Amino acid sequence: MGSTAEAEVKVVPVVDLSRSELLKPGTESWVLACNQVRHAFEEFGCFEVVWHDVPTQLHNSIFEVVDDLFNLPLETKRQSTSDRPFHSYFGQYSFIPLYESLGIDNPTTSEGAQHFTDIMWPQGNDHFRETVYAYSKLVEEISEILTRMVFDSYGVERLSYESHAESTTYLLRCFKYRTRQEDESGLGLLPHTDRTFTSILHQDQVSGLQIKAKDGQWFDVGPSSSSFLVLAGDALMAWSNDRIPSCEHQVIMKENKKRYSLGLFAFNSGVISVPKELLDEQHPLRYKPFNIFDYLRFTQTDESKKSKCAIKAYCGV
Ligand SMILES: O=C(O)CCC(=O)C(=O)O
Ligand SMILES: [Fe+2]
Repeated sequence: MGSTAEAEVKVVPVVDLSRSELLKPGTESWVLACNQVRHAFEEFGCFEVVWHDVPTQLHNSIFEVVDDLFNLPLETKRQSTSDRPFHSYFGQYSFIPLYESLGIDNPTTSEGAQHFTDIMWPQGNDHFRETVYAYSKLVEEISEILTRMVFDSYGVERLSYESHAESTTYLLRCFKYRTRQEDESGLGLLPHTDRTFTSILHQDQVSGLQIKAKDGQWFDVGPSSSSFLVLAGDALMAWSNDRIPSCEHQVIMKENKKRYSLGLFAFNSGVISVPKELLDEQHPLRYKPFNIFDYLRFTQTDESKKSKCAIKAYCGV
């Protein structure tokens, strides 16, 4: 269980990519940024990235359309929107009563954005579809550049990055935490690591997200309209052969206000394996090659639930 005690005041590392248009692979500034990204991932499993162009209008309109989405009737939200595990509606759980979430599969493709919109609004909702698509494309760009930086910083060959990038697929999860009733606690979401390669979170105005540092202390990470929080998921931990820890986080609602947050989750339809550049005598192989969607299925089993670390139980050597 997560602690509701006062979280320590600490800050996650900040990587400023606000002039990323000047960052060309191979240049000095690129190498510097790669090192910052790698260091932040290795030390914290997460960091804040400042991005050059987050139009205020897009920031406002994405949270407006997310509000419209959660205001739909429960039976509409509960309709299945994807065949992939953990990609549809979650909510109405007695142990986390404030939490509700919906996943939009392939939101960075016009077909994906259209498919989800058609299920939620059979009569059509162009504004929702266009806003989700525009927002997801923006965050996809951040995700792609950061992933390339991670591959580059470990000296992993270009072909390997390219094949990883080609088989990357995204899920946009929208999170809502309702206000609590008098007898309810502020627990929003239990401590967990994401089953993703990376997750890029963007919170609306209400805080609640907490990250666990290496020393075991929880600390708050507040919302910001011009930056994003990047978390390493279990698949990145395995890919990096444990150099990058997956980031443990939870949600504790301190303000009694409705909270919205978004997460662009990066998955991969291919096989993920530790690159040869990360293996030597001091660093023997710790994970067998795996497919992330098979891993998601495994996390639903008793074997996974009983294990201390699901990814190690699934494909650890
Ligand atoms: O609410 C948030 O900001 C994060 C939610 C989250 O961590 C998750 O659903 O995996
Ligand atoms: Fe999460």
